[in-house]
Amino acid sequence: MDLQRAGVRLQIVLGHLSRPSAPAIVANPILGPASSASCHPQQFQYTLDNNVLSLEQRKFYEENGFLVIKNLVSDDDIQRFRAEFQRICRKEVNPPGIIVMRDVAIAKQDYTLSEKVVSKIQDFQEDQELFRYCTLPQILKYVECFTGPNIMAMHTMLINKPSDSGKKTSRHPLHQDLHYFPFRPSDRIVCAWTAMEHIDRNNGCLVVLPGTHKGTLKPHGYPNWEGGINKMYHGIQDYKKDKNRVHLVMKKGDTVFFHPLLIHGSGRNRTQGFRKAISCHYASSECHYISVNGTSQENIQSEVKDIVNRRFGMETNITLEDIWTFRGRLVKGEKINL
Ligand SMILES: CCCCCCCCCC(=O)SCCNC(=O)CCNC(=O)[C@H](O)C(C)(C)COP(=O)(O)OP(=O)(O)OC[C@H]1O[C@@H](n2cnc3c(N)ncnc32)[C@H](O)[C@@H]1OP(=O)(O)O
Ligand SMILES: Nc1ncnc2c1ncn2[C@@H]1O[C@H](COP(=O)(O)OP(=O)(O)OP(=O)(O)O)[C@@H](O)[C@H]1O
Ligand SMILES: O=C(O)CCC(=O)C(=O)O
Ligand SMILES: [Fe+2]
Ligand SMILES: [Mg+2]
Repeated sequence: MDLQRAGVRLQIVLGHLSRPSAPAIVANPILGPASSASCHPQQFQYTLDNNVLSLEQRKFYEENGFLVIKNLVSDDDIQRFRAEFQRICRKEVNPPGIIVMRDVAIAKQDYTLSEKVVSKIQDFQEDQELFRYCTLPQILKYVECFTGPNIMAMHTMLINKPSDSGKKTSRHPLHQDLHYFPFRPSDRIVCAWTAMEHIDRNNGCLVVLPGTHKGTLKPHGYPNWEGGINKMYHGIQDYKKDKNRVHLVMKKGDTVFFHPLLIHGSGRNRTQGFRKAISCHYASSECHYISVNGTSQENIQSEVKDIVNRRFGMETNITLEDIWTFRGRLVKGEKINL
């Protein structure tokens, strides 16, 4: 077998998405490994060959479906994101496409413009200052280990988890992010989530079920929570309480990278303050759109379409694919399918 064919075969084994014509960045079995972390490429499915992750980090992600990198984003950058978030809450800037969401516990009350009523902003891809987060080289360096070199920022959020009102609506039920995504393959999608302050169980840290990224996408729906549930906060319906949950305690600037099938959520915020995190979901531009008709994702598809139609004030023929195509932004490499 010639070298190029050997490379292509390995790419298939790895689930790597590069086209045969593109140079293969995989360990070459004849010339030796590309890096110390890639001695046994065939055993890896969720990470690509690279010289960024240590073998230990790589194995951790493969086994657990997440990886925390400490101190990845500087205090200065976090301060800038915080300041821009406040400007958006005060409506001093209003970037196109942005969604500002209030907690369901106060959604029907009078409110003033301040960060004290905003639980989350989404779709900040047109806000230069916040979108800088998605392009930080130290984040993209890690993202590439999961997506490969052609990287799209598909979904952006700044979460400002409010102090719980007593109704436990500040919780985010356990879910898999892939439920929201009409593109595949899932192994070439990753979320980067950065703590904007110290986050632990008191203010509602991320909770993960390690290893669940090896399973399949589960059906999601609204949990039957007495106090109410935020719009589109679907949860896994057959959640078993005895599953081994891990609470991720993170310092300001620490960043967790996680697989879109990893089951995760967050607990209630018992403090008086707001708990802030900024995140971006990335995908390889070589991923492709799928139709979710006839799948468990149909329910979220119709909710998303309803919201879009409400925003336009009429029924539209806009598809889920159109919505994602419209929001996705290339941050590195070449735009291919998405
Ligand atoms: C595009 C696909 C999204 C991809 C997600 C990627 C994976 C990440 C996983 C998640 O983050 S899951 C949670 C994602 N959540 C969202 O995407 C919700 C985004 N938020 C919105 O679309 C709007 O904020 C919302 C429709 C909830 C409110 O719209 P408006 O800003 O126009 O608020 P308005 O004050 O006009 O309220 C309209 C109605 O919504 C209600 N409402 C407002 N905030 C709410 C809330 N937080 N929960 C439930 N209902 C809410 C409000 O009471 C009111 O009800 P009524 O019509 O019955 O009067
Ligand atoms: N009984 C439950 N059923 C389903 N999901 C739950 C249940 N309790 C908590 N969760 C979910 O588990 C995740 C972590 O919650 P966690 O237990 O850390 O927070 P909490 O219940 O708010 O606070 P605490 O347990 O510290 O009192 C969240 O996604 C939360 O929504
Ligand atoms: O910040 C959190 O509470 C988790 C949010 C989350 O998992 C999501 O929005 O998909
Ligand atoms: Fe999530
Ligand atoms: Mg609990």
